[in-house]
Formats: sequence, C-alpha cells, structure tokens
Amino acid sequence: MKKLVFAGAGSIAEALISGITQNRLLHGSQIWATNRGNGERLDELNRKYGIHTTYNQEELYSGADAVILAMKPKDAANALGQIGDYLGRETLVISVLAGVSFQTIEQASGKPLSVIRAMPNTSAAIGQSATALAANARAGVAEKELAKTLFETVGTAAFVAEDQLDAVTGLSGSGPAYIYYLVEAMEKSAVEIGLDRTLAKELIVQTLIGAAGMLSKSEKTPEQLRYEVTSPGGTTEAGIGILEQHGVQEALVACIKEAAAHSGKMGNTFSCEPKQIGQPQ
Ligand SMILES: NC(=O)C1=CN([C@@H]2O[C@H](COP(=O)(O)OP(=O)(O)OC[C@H]3O[C@@H](n4cnc5c(N)ncnc54)[C@H](O)[C@@H]3O)[C@@H](O)[C@H]2O)C=CC1
Ligand SMILES: O=C(O)[C@@H]1CCC=N1
Repeated sequence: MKKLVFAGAGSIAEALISGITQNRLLHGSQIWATNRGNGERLDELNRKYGIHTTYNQEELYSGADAVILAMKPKDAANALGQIGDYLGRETLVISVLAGVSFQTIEQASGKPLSVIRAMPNTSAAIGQSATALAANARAGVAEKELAKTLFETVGTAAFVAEDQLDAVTGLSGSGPAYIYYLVEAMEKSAVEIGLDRTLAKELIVQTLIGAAGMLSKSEKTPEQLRYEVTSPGGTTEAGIGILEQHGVQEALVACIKEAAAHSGKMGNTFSCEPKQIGQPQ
C-alpha cells in the first residue's frame, strides 16, 4: 500500500495511525488525514506522526489505495455524499463506523464500492487492538488481505459475518472503556484504603496484565481462575460477596447487551437520500 487516507481524525483514527506508524507498516508520509474543520488537531497529528493533512479533497483522495471512514456515524452520510465523487473504483473503503451497514455506505456514496467494515478498539495505539472485519461482495481476496494486514499490524484481526459486528462493537469495540471504568473504581478505593496513588496504579496495571496473561495462556475458565483466588472464608470471598449483592455481573451483561443494541441503532442516525448505485454523480 502506498497511500492510506483517514476521513476523520479523532480518537480511533489517531489510535490506528499511532499503531500503524509505530509498527512500521507505513511511514507517516504515506498517511493522509482530514477532519471537519479543526486545523489545530490536524497540525497536532502532523507533528506527532509526520502524516499529511489537508482539506483539499482532490489532493486527499487521489491515488489512495484505501480510505478509512473514521467520523461519527451521524456525520457519515454528509461525508460520503461529498467524497463519493473522489473515490476511484480501485479504492478500498474501510469503515470503522459503528452500526452503519454496507448497503447504507454504498447508497450514500452513490457508487459500487469495495467496502470492508472493521471494528477495532483504541488499543490499536499500542498494537493491541482486537479487530473484527467483514467484507462486502465487491471486496476481493486482495482487498481482504490488505485490510487484514492493516489491522493485524495493530493487534489481532479476524473476519466475521456482517451481522456479528454490532455484538463485536458492544463487546470489544467499547470493551476497553469497561476495563478503564473498573480501574477508575480500583484507583478510587485504593486511595480510600490508604495506598499511595502511584503505587496503586502500578499494582492495578500489573494485576490486569497478569490476569490477562492467565486468561490467554491457561486452559482454565475464568470461573476456575477466580475460584483459585478465592480462599474459603477469605478476603476475595468477602469482596465478591459485595459485587454479588450489587448485581455487578448482571449489570455488566446488561451493559454489553445495551452497547450492542445501541450499535444497531447508530446506523439509523445515518440519514441520507439514497442515490441510485452506479448512476453518474
Ligand atoms: N473511539 C473508539 O474507541 C472507536 C470508534 N469507532 C468508530 O470510529 C468513528 C469515530 O469515532 P471517534 O474517533 O471516537 O470520534 P471522534 O469524535 O473522536 O472523531 C470524529 C472525527 O470525524 C471528523 N469528521 C466529522 N465529520 C467529518 C467529515 N464530514 N469528513 C471528515 N471528517 C469528519 C471530526 O472532525 C473528528 O476528527 C465512529 O464512527 C465510531 O463508531 C470504532 C471503533 C472504536
Ligand atoms: O462509543 C462508540 O460508539 C464507539 C464504537 C466502539 C467504541 N467507541
């Protein structure tokens, strides 16, 4: 790949740019980005990663091998309406938009496009995303390979059916936020029980890394691993008893189901006049 374009320059675009450049799949000079009008943000990305930034659509899209749609779903109809004219048939469109279907993307662009939908997460910034991908019927073997290589550079990547993507979004797209929420509570309580904030952070982070390593390397289920920590009549049992009283596991199940359902609804915030695919613009 010679030229990769980001339409949208927010959190997920930066996480991907960071992971892609750190892992040297592409040099910053091969990456281009634009946003809705925040020039300072584009300057920041240019300084940090050496990428090109522009509001000139012709310059942005010409010769692009792939364009990553990385704006909010509600802004995508407008964006696709504008950029559809600049996308060549050979340009692969990669959408990270939560909940927006292939059909909607093609209708909004008014063009038959090779589209790959991807649901990464922000851990792409350090090469640790868990990404699920789905390809439309026009995306061929080479396009799928390109997308897989791109997302494997920033973590793991696997193809799923399009109808699985809302579930993936609720689970692993939003997933890092659930973990950070838990860590916020662990940090708050650590200070309240008398630990130094810096020490607490080190202990929490290593505990997470260790638990993630056990989940990944051990053949035991999470439940078995939890039982091994929980000495009868001990501290873990006392603590988990409080989580059970508060219905924390049920709350987490409801959280993930709600996030997945919301992903499905996000596609509906994308409203556009359907264009006839294949008609001249
Ligand atoms: N933040 C995350 O962890 C993840 C986000 N996503 C998806 O990525 C997309 C972006 O999310 P964030 O980065 O969190 O949002 P954000 O709000 O941080 O960034 C959105 C960017 O899109 C730009 N934008 C808006 N309209 C535009 C237009 N017409 N043309 C070009 N750029 C335009 C904005 O200026 C901004 O740079 C969403 O669709 C979301 O569903 C997917 C996976 C993870
Ligand atoms: O919160 C969101 O809608 C996006 C999609 C997955 C993670 N962030």
